[in-house]
Amino acid sequence: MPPGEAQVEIPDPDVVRAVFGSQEPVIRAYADILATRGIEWGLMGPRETPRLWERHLFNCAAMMDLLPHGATVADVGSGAGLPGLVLAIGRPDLKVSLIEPLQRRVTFLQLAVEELGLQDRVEVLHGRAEEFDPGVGFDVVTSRAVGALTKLVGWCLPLVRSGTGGQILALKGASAAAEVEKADKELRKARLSAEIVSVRADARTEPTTVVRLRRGA
Ligand SMILES: C[S@@+](CC[C@H](N)C(=O)[O-])C[C@H]1O[C@@H](n2cnc3c(N)ncnc32)[C@H](O)[C@@H]1O
Repeated sequence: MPPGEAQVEIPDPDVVRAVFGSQEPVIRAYADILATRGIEWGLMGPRETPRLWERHLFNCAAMMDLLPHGATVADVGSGAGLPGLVLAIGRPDLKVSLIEPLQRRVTFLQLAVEELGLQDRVEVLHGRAEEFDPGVGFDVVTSRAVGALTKLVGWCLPLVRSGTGGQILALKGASAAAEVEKADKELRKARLSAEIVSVRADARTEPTTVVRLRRGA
């Protein structure tokens, strides 16, 4: 399907307003970028646009309430900016670093950050998560559709600041419980406690499941 013919989901405006409040114009601008350049550059399949809001934007926004006020956030394997850009848009109190190893995706993210006017508090880091020296570390490390928990623990944990309060939030959907069980050895070794949380952006949007990992287990 040529990009121009892609059908874009039209979301309920009341829901968009309820979830994103005053940031509604910014999330709508990001949705446009995903549905145009995202498809042209091959970061989004044309089949994704009819479910862009429900499957991607609201799905990622469901994590928003799990993040502490003013947190520093690293989004590992950000791709086209999911969930990192959605969180940055919906929560203007956050400072967000988007970590992505593929150059094409990094360029896409840099353009999007600039066009959305987020450059004061969103940076794009080019590389694999395990290549970065996080310095003091991030309050929260997020990830969606990047790898199984068995691998994510090793990639994300070094990025989380030490001490209490630091956490990893992995958007997992239906596989959450099975993945936690499978990663039991890695979680014990890293002394991480796992909690499975069901969240939704709004009562009118689909629920999704997040695995929350915290130090000190
Ligand atoms: C399936 S895409 C998911 C993108 C986005 N998170 C989403 O939900 O649409 C996986 C992304 O993870 C990135 N990735 C894979 N291994 C990685 C690693 N070790 N560190 C950081 N990013 C990684 C890939 O380049 C790709 O952009």
